[in-house]
Amino acid sequence: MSSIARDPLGTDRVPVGPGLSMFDPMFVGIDEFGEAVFLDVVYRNLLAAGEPGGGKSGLLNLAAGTAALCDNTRLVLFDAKWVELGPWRHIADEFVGRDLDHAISVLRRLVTVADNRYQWLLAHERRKVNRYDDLSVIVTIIDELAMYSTVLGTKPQQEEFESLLRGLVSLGRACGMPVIAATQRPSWDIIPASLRDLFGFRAAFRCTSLNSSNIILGQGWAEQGYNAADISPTNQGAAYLLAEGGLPRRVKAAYLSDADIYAIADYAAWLRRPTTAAFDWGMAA
Ligand SMILES: Nc1ncnc2c1ncn2[C@@H]1O[C@H](COP(=O)(O)OP(=O)(O)OP(=O)(O)O)[C@@H](O)[C@H]1O
Repeated sequence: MSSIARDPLGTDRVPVGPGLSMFDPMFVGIDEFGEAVFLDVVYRNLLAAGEPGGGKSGLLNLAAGTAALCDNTRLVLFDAKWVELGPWRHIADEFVGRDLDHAISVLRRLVTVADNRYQWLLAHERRKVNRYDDLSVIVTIIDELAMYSTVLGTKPQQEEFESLLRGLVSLGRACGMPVIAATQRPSWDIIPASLRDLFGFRAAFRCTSLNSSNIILGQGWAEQGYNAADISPTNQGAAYLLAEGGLPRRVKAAYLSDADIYAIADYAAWLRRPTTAAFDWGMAA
């Protein structure tokens, strides 16, 4: 399976609207040849990292917007700054702000759901869920990982957060629970290799050093020319995108303005409104 998928329709059309599924490739932007770039994010996870202002939140909002418009897809959001993912809070199952206890309890619940899904898979003699299962995709999006793992709360709480996150990131891939996370601190204490390597997709936005770029993409890529420190500070939204097993690819993420984000969030809330169709059609009795 191609890890950075082409448009399944064979054109440059971007699928939107009702009927869209998280099992469809997610549009993220264009590559240096102007080709549309899509990610099969549901069976992998996505990590975005780079210096402040590089465009990570833009990518996270793109993912949130896609998830918001997808059928049978639920959102769980962590945003210690409130405003980055805040526009989606009304349609999220959970929105976690600057509260590490809340973050831990939500992660515990997610890991329990993942465990239950594996029991379900075992009982059905399967190894992963697919679009035809009647299971929702639960997309967890975390903006600024470092706030939860190094800034808020106490050391034991931070360690518990990290270990639960590691559990979710490793379990979620096969059971329809992808994690999309961002950090502006690409350092080993925030993204140890053992956690980083659980993310099948990694996007290195502009970094301040070759070392930071390698921490995101993997040791040795910068020396081979894939160095996010070479991205111009004025080229926000540009990143090296690595899919496991592939070569990093230079991309420019699509960008949603604040007005776009709020408009999509409103539309998604309308799509997700509780339906009274059964009553409208006189079928309730
Ligand atoms: N894909 C993009 N195309 C064009 N401009 C972009 C793009 N992404 C981001 N920008 C510009 O860069 C600014 C900062 O982007 P963003 O908030 O996503 O960065 P960030 O890396 O998340 O920063 P921080 O770590 O401080 O949250 C945006 O306000 C926007 O003006």
